Amino acid sequence: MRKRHGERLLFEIERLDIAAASAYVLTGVNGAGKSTLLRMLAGLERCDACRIVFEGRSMPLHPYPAALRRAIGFVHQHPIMFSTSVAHNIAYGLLARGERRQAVAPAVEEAMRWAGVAHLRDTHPARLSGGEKQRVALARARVLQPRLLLLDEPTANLDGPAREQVIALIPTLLERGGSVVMACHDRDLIGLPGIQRLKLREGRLEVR
Ligand SMILES: Nc1ncnc2c1ncn2[C@@H]1O[C@H](COP(=O)(O)OP(=O)(O)OP(=O)(O)O)[C@@H](O)[C@H]1O
Repeated sequence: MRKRHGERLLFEIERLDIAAASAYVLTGVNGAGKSTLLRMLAGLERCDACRIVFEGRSMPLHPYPAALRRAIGFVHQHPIMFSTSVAHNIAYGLLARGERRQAVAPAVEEAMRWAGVAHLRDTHPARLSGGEKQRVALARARVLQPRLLLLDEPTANLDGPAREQVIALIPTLLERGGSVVMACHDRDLIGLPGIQRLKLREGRLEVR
């Protein structure tokens, strides 16, 4: 994967292996390209030279393959929500995918319970705290059962119990066999047991 901004080479990564049911943290100084790398994997930013092998099939990252759109989820640092309710925001992706309403309702219930936001089901997203919003965003991504979930600084701007609640959810994201890659600076996330470390440094990816 290579990314340039004009003359500036942001990074050139020869190889990155992401295994099933595995968690990774992606660290690096401000501006190293962590968000850019996640956004490229999610198809939100164009890659200059990228190939991906997904379930044994080699494919380009641009144009972004439909198989990856279904398999990869992305949670923004500042999640944007529809001005409806928490429950509708979580249901939306499943409904857009054409899932039957009878199947969507229990999946949304389960996701809300998992994230500890069931009591907020009818709340307008504008009324959520930062921590609640991040947990709703995680539930909204998890309900789609992605093979790979990309999290961009999931605890940025959170502190106290709100931050701890989000950190506690992260290991449970792996329970269904999917994988997680998180860009972060949070030492408690970086120190989670079993997590593998990736570091962007001077345009190269170090696997630790
Ligand atoms: N459109 C653009 N044109 C030029 N440079 C850009 C553009 N978009 C991003 N950059 C630069 O690319 C670099 C990587 O940004 P990115 O947000 O990926 O870094 P990061 O490692 O996630 O940083 P942080 O830890 O601060 O979130 C930054 O120096 C940024 O200014």
